[in-house]
Amino acid sequence: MVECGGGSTSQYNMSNYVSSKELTIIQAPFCGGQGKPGVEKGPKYMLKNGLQSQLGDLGWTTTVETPLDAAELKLMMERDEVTDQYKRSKRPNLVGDNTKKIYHAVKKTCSEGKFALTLGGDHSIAIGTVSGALAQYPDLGLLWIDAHADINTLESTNSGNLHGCPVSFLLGLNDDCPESLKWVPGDLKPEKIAYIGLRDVDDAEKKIIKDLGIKAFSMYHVDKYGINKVIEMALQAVHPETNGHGPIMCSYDVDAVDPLFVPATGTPVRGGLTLREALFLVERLAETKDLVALDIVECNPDLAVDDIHVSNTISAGCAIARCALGETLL
Ligand SMILES: NC(=[NH2+])NCCC[C@H](N)C(=O)O
Ligand SMILES: [Mn+2]
Ligand SMILES: [Mn+2]
Repeated sequence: MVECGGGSTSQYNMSNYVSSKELTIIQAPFCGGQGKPGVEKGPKYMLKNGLQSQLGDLGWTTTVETPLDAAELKLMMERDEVTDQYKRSKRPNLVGDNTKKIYHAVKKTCSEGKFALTLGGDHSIAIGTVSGALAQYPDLGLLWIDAHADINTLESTNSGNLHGCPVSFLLGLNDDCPESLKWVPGDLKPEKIAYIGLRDVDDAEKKIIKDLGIKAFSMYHVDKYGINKVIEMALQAVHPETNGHGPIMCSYDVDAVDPLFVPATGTPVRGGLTLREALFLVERLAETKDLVALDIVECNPDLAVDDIHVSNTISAGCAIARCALGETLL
């Protein structure tokens, strides 16, 4: 059956969870979860591109929050490079302290009945964002949109980059971890996650996904079933008892999108989502009215070869936010 929008715009103004089109943009200019400087510039670039007023045009009242201290972060990145290590992981204390601040910002936003839009930063920030949303919505379903699974543990990571590990922390798979990461509740259930867009998953990660029975839709599945069907299956997977309905958070790594459209990112992998698939995905989530929080991570303007690469990447990031917040459904 083909669904179409209702006559009035107000139909899409109502969310099942967010009380009054209010949202907080949480800036998370954090790069300590990986080694390439520049990803901390994501929030600034997206805001400079006009994101706040664009969301205002869609009827959202927005406030901007900055829970991290950029100057302090810069100092710590330099200082902690060598001393801040645990097992194979790099900068666990920096990641632990900063994700905790992000956690409190997202938790507060959600508890006020507002939509939490977090702009990264690298993907390690999702340790904070997802934990924050989960504190308010215990039956939260998490859609992880990414070329990568980001489910390495402190034991399994080859790179030592914690942006490759946030899901393992959310699931509580790192019992033995530094004090600074012990705040993470780690109470997300494996059956509440679905991946979309995977195409570069480490062997150890494949084993974890298989052992825990996590639903993973790779690019193979996107090609085989089409993006619409994949989204339906993902929603069903995380909310099976309520026919796919229930609070949803989307943690969107822009490297899920093909580097043809999003070139300025730290770990690009060819063969990704087309720009339309990438936007349809969030348009469909907006249509469910169940979306309560969104992360947009891994835009790194410093990795662009020219200005077109910067503007393609940043405008794709902003378009993902707008589509998730109702732009194309009006
Ligand atoms: N958020 C990302 N871009 N993650 C890339 C992770 C790559 C690799 N699996 C690692 O553990 O290092
Ligand atoms: Mn990725
Ligand atoms: Mn990622």
